[in-house]
Amino acid sequence: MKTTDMQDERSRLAQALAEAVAEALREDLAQQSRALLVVSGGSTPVPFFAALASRELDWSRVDVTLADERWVAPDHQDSNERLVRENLLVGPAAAARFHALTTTADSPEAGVADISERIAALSWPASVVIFGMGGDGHTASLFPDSPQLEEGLTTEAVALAAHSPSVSQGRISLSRHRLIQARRHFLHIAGDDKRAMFARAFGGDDARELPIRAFLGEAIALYWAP
Ligand SMILES: O=C1O[C@H](COP(=O)(O)O)[C@@H](O)[C@H](O)[C@H]1O
Repeated sequence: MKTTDMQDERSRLAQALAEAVAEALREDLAQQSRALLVVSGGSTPVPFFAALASRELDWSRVDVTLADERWVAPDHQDSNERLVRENLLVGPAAAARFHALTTTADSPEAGVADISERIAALSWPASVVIFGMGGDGHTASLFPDSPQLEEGLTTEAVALAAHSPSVSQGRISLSRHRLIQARRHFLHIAGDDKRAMFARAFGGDDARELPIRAFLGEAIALYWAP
């Protein structure tokens, strides 16, 4: 497939996902005073953020947070918060309230209690969680090789500090328990490698091997493009 065709496909996918998410938020805002949107970081969501940011809805009643974050300053190039601020919280969506998964503490372990308190105070259950997935089957910051994976899959806490030998920075991840409570789940992935990984994950049930499996037992809408 030509690069331009691939970009077109990904852009169409981003528009379709943005419409579905905007509709879900409008639906919930018609029934409740605030709605919570949980997004993922990484490279895949950038066109989706741009597409969603321009949708008309009452963004002033929307809370936005992340499924996971790297323990870096909010202006660091690897910061998911920076990604969201630059690509989603612009245009009409700038009226939404963003809730960060970092503090000024030295480590995710030192910051996780404050973050959990901050995030627990939002209007749960979330209207929407949009998951991403890494090439190793990780989602949020629940990595297959993480010493904290078991905790992430089983704790009833809101969030946890997580590390993985495959990534350099410490992370904060929302727990499976918290993410699974959302009213709607979407999985947004792109590329043949991710499709193959999804097929492998779908064909088994051990979430310790491929953490994305911890969410495939629920209704989850798959948004994939080449
Ligand atoms: O590290 C992360 O990776 C995954 C997938 O990212 P992508 O660049 O392959 O789209 C993402 O879902 C997660 O939030 C992020 O922190």
